Amino acid sequence: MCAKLTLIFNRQVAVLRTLERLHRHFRTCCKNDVVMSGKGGDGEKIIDPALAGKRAAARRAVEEHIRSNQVVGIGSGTTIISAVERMVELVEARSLNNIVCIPTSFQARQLIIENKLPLGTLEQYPEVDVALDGADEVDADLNLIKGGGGCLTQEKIIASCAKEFFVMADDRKITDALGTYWKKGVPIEVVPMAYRPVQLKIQKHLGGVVELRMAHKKAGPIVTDNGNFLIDWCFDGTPDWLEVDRKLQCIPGVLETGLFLKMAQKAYFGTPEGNVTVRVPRNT
Ligand SMILES: O=C(CO)[C@H](O)[C@H](O)COP(=O)(O)O
Repeated sequence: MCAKLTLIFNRQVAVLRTLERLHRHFRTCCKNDVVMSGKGGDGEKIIDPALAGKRAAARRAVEEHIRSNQVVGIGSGTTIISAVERMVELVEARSLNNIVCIPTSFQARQLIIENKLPLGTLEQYPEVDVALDGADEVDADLNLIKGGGGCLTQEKIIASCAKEFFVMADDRKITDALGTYWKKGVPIEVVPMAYRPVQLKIQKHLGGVVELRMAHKKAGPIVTDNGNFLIDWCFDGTPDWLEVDRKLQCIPGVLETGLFLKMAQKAYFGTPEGNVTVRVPRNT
C-alpha cells in the first residue's frame, strides 16, 4: 500500500514538474516574441528575422539619441517596443533620467505607462526634443510611408514638434522608390462622413485605387484613435510626393496623410543578424 502511494506521489510530482517547465517555456516565448532567430543586439536568440532587425535598429537609435532631461516622442507599432525596452534598461542602470515621454497613440501611451516611464502631453510639453518612430517604407531621401498601424496623424504631429526625428526599421523597408516594398498603399485618415467622396476624388484626380480599411475583429471599418476612418491609396508609378501630398491635403475631409516627407533626420535599419546601417537623406 505504502509503495503504491509513493509511486502515485512520484508520478504526480513528475507531472507537476513537466507542467512547470512548460509554463516557464511558454512565458519566455510570450515575453520574447521579439526574441526569436538571429541576434537582437545582445546575443539573444530571435525567431522572426524582421523583428530582430527592428530591435537592433531601435536599440541603436536610443543609445545614440536619447539623453537625460529630454522630452521624447514615442512612436507606435512594433519597433518602438524595443526602443522603450532599451530606454527602460538605461533608466534602470541610472544612465538615463528625468525624461518625459509623449505618446503618438493609445498603444504608445499604454507602453509608456506599463514600463513606468514618465508620461506627458503636447499641452504640457509643446516642444519635443527627440521623436522616435518606425515606418512602413523609407526612400533614399528618408521620405516615409507611415500609418500601417493606423496612428499616422498623432505620429506626424509629434514628429513635427520634435527638434529631431529618427526612424527605426528592419532593412527590408529601405527602397529606392516608395511603393516598392509597402504594397498596401498610402494610409490617409479621413473624417468618416467624407470617406466616400474623398475616395472618389483621389481616384479621379490622382489615379490608383483607394480602399476603406476594414477591421478584422469588429464588423465595419477601423476607427482611429481620433475617431476617424482610414483609407489606403494604392497609387500608380512614382509620383512627385510633395505635389501629391499637397493635393491630398487639399481635399476636404482628409485629416492627414501617411506621407512623412523630408521630416526624418536619420534612419536606422537593422538586419536579421543584428547589424545596423544608418542613413541620412540623400541630398544632405
Ligand atoms: O506608422 C506606424 C503606425 O501607424 C508604424 O510606425 C509603422 O506601421 C511601422 O510599424 P512597425 O514598427 O510595427 O513595423
